[in-house]
Amino acid sequence: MVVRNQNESQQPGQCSDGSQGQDKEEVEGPENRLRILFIDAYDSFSNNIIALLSECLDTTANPYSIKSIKINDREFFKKSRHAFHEYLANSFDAVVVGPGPGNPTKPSDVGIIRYLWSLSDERTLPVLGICLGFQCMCIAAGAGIRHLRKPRHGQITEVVHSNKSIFAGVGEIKATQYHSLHVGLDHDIQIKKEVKVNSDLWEPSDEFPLLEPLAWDSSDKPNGAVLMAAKLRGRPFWGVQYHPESICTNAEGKKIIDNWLREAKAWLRQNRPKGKAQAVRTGVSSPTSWKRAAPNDVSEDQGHAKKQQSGVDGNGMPLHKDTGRFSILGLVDEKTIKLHYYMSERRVVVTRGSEDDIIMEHTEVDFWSLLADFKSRFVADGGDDNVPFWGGCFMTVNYEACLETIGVNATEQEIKPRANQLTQPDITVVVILRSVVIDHQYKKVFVQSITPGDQKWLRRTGNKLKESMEVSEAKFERYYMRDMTGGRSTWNYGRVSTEEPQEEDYKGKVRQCQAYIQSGDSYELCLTDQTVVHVPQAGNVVAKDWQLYENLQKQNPAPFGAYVHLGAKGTGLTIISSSPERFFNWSRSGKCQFRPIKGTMRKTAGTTRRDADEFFQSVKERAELLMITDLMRHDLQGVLSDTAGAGTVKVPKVFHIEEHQTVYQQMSVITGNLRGTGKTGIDVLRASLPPGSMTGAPKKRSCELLQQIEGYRARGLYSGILGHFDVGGGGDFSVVIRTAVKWDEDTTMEEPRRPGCAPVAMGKWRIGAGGAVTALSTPKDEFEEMVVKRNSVLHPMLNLLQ
Ligand SMILES: C=C(O[C@@H]1C=C(C(=O)O)C=C[C@H]1O)C(=O)O
Ligand SMILES: NC(=O)CC[C@H](N)C(=O)O
Repeated sequence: MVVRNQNESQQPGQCSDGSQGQDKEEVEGPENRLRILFIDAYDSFSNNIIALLSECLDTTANPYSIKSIKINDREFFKKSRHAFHEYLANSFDAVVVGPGPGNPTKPSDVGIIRYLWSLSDERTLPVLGICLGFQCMCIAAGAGIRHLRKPRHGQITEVVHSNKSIFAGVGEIKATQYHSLHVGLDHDIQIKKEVKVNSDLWEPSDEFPLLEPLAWDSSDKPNGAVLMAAKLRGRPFWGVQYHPESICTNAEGKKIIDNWLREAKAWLRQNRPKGKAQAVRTGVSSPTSWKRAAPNDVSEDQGHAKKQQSGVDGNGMPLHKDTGRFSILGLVDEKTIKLHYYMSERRVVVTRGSEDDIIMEHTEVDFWSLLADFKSRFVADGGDDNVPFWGGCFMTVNYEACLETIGVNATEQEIKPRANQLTQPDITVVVILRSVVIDHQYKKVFVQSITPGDQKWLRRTGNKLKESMEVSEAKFERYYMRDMTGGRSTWNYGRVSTEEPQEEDYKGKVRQCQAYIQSGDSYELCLTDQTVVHVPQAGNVVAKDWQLYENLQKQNPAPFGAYVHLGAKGTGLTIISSSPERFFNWSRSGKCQFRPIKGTMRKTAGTTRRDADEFFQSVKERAELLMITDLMRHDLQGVLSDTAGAGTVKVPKVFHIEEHQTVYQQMSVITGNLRGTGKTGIDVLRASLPPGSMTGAPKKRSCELLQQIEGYRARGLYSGILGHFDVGGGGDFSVVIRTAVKWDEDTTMEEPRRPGCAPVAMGKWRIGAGGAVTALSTPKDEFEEMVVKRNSVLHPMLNLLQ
């Protein structure tokens, strides 16, 4: 539920129609509030619509409230139309029906929306339908629903309109569309009869005299004329097919919200008897803290610090200044506390050191509440503000645990059992008391501990690091963690083999995705598959794995590189990652950002930045990113919309191109501010999983479809998130892509090739890869894109292994 309230104390201001304070008398609720119900069809743009409504309402004199309920709201879905009508009459003055996946003729896709159109005259109230909501309104008036020849997801076109009703005074509209279906009116312009005068466009068709067209889009020949907006005659119902709230719809396209509010209020003034019900309020609470400790910087080495640099150039400077400035090492030892969450039993196990040393265990817990509580007690201040991590927690969340947060849980029989599902946790949190942070830009090393009285370790580590640096006079160079590799630079890995996705199979899955997009069930689906590399586990496995990571960093440097080794019985896990994608980051002062990537261009010899600029001009690539950008705005709005942070959601960068070792990627930045909202970065994380760039839109339906298309195989850590949050209040998480993951318990014994020899322990590195499928994709290109991304990890591994 999302509620946005405005204080009654707000000063009267200018109304959207230019009149001073006149709206004051228009409002009907007992508190003189305009009470709006938003019906959410599980879309990934709903919160953007609510934010736009709030923005428009903020410029009027009236207090207001917006309440959001789902199409299958338990109160009404199973009960009756009558109960819903009662509820509307008692509690609301107007309704906005949102967009969503599926087909408006299918009861399960529209739920209670279908009750709306049969409101009695006395109870009727103004309605605005958007996309799916608009289609529902039109079929209630008898119109048909057709499939577009070419679906229009994330595409922006010019729309012609009547300049009347909710389009009065509106200029040239550039409208973002997200639909596969459209309304068939059998209007002359749709059945290719000549339309003699322009005004004929705005006359209802003979078949559907109640539906008055207000806007058309004829920009695409195969689709013909597509109805973009209409008004239901005799009722205060309006609707638009395009998405006024999208970041790429122009200001004129958004004006219809102001106009609808004006029309709705005018209608209420004339028709509505005084309302009776109370508006809804929400409260916000502030986090509390009890522990304070000061991190210590003991070693600052100007000019010669070195480490496993994550995406730095030959001079040790970050390749990606905005994101790749720091390397962070969290140290794990025999006292380290870890939290493991096992989704199947909702069990949290807290261990110290070895996994046998269980210090706490709970079942049936809500992991995220437990984490929020834990985090709120684990705070410190007084560290250097330029250092993003003072100590705190490292955390990984696998894709299945992300799905749990949005209620997508395939049944147990459907999920192909992961090896040792009960021993591999879905979420791992590691408490990091001692850490080393390297600032590549200013060439400083920070050795830190948040354990009081840890001076001895700080001194020893600082000295050891200084010693282990291979210093060349003026340069910032690499150094190796000698104790891990034992100084070896080549290893014999023995026999190595791979299992890879098959081209025809993958292309078939791309086609399945496109069938769902064609039917209106999804706008974009991020299809993925898995490659497994079998590697013998002999000798100093940790040192060998470290070297795989070093080599990956050398051959495919990335700003969110990560090496993780959590060695323990059952939960032994190694991750080598070269992710280019930040999921979510928040600073200690509350500034936060998403940085989704969508759109991939392979680099070949001679590819230039100019080629990339040209490539990313394409409608397909832009549409892919636009959808995810709008989705992430929605995710962030969802947390901030009932707080003072609501107006802070911005998109400072969109369609921005980033260069990486093997690919160019297109990305955007979505920012907000948590300060003063009572919300934390963890609240946003929980509300925004799984990362939209790994699911597609709308998120929930797309995830359900992907589980089925991908054969219910768990994605595991791939597609999940990995990162840290610190005791000072900040955090940073990447999307787990371009990453290989190995669980100790996934190791199997294989028969020796030569008789008489001992069986070989084979470990499995799993590398996920995929890409966004839209109506404009081709199966061949999608397969190639998946292979390019996969190879950015697989090739550096095989180069060393074979
Ligand atoms: C799915 C992957 O990447 C995701 C999909 C992208 C795309 O569709 O262009 C780009 C970056 C990631 O968000 C992957 O790397 O495996
Ligand atoms: N954005 C939407 O509401 C989409 C509506 C419908 N599922 C379609 O594809 O046409």
